[in-house]
Amino acid sequence: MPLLDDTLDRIGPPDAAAQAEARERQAQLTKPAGSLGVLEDLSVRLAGIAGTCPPPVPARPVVAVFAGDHGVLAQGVSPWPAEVTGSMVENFRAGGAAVNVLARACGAEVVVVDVGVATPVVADDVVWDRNVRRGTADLRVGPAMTREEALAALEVGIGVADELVERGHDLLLTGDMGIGNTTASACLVATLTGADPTVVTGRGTGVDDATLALKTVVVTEAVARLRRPAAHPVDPVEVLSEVGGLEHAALAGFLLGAAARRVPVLLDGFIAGSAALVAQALCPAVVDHLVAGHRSAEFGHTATLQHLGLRPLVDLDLRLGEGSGAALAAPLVRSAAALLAEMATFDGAGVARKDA
Ligand SMILES: O=C(O)c1ccc[n+]([C@@H]2O[C@H](COP(=O)([O-])O)[C@@H](O)[C@H]2O)c1
Ligand SMILES: Cc1cc2nc[nH]c2cc1C
Repeated sequence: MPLLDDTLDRIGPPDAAAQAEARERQAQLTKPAGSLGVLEDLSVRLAGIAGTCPPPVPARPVVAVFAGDHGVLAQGVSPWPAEVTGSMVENFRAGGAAVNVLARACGAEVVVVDVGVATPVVADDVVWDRNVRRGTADLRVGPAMTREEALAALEVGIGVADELVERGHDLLLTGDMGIGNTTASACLVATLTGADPTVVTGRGTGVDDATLALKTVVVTEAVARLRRPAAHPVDPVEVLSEVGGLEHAALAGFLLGAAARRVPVLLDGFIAGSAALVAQALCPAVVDHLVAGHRSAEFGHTATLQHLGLRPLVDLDLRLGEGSGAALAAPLVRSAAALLAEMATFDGAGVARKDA
C-alpha cells in the first residue's frame, strides 16, 4: 500500500479511556478544580494522543524546519530574494537563527529538511537532503507542482516524522523556511476554509500596502482555479499541487506521520496552520493529535486556527516562522504533562477537600 494511504489508515481517534482517566486524575490533584486552566485540557489531550494516563512527559523535543522556494516570487509578492531561503538554511546549520536560540532554550534539537530549496544545499546531520524539486512554479499562472511531486513531498514529511520518532524524539515541532510561502499559505487557507482571500492574505515578512494589494490579487486569481461545486469538493492533493509549496506538502505529511505514530506535534504559525488544513482535509482525525503552539500575527492565522478548532498556547505577535512559536510553547506542553504525572493527590498529600 502506498505510504500516504497506509499512514492515513493508521491514524485513529484519541484514546477515550486514557482521556477519561486523565480528567478523573485532574480532579484528584491538590488544586481547586480547573485552576490550571488550559494546561488541564492539554494534559487530557496528551493522554488521548499517547493512549496512556499519565502521558509521557516529553524529554526529547525536535524542531523539523522544512525549507522550499516559490515560483510565485516572480510576481513581486515578497520584498526578499529567493536566495534568502538557502542562506537561512546555512544560518540554521550554523545555529545562529532565532529558532536555534529558542530550541536551545527549550532543549530541542533542530533538523532542517530541504524539500524544495531552489539553490543547491549541502547535506549533513543537521540539513537533510529530501529535495523533490528546486522550487515550485508560479502558482498565479498554473499549477505550482505536479500531483506526483506533491505526493512525493507529502511522503518526505511522513518519512521525516517516522525517522525522528525512531530516533527517540517524543515531541515533534514544525518549522518552515521559504521566501514567498505566505502567499501559498494564503491560497491554501482560502481554498480549504472558504475564507475570502482579502481576509487571509497578510503582510508576510512585512510587505507594504501596494505589495499586499498585489498579493491579494494573486491569491484571489489562483484560488478561483480551484472553485468546485459543493457536491464535488476539491481533492486536497490537487489543492497542494495547484497552489501549495513543497514545504507545505512535507509539513502536512509530517503531521500525518506523527499522528499515525501517536506522538504529539506542536504547530508553529501560519505556514504550519495552512499545512494542517491540508492534513485535516486528508484525515479529519489528525487534528486531535495537534497542539497549536502560538497565534501568528499573520492575518489569516486566526481563521486557520478556528477552522482547525485549536486554541493557541501563546499569543505574542510573532510572525517569523522557522518553528519559533512552537519552540516557545514546548515548555508548556512539557509542564502540562508533568503536572498530571507528578502532582500529589488530595488523598496522597492528606489535604482536605473543600466542603460539599
Ligand atoms: O509562520 C508564520 O506565521 C509566518 C508569518 C510571516 C512570515 N513567515 C516567514 O516569512 C517567510 C515568508 O514570508 P513572505 O513575505 O516571503 O511570504 C517564510 O520564511 C516564513 O517562515 C512566517
Ligand atoms: C531574514 C529572514 C529570516 C526568516 N526566517 C523565516 N522567514 C524569514 C525571512 C527572512 C527574510
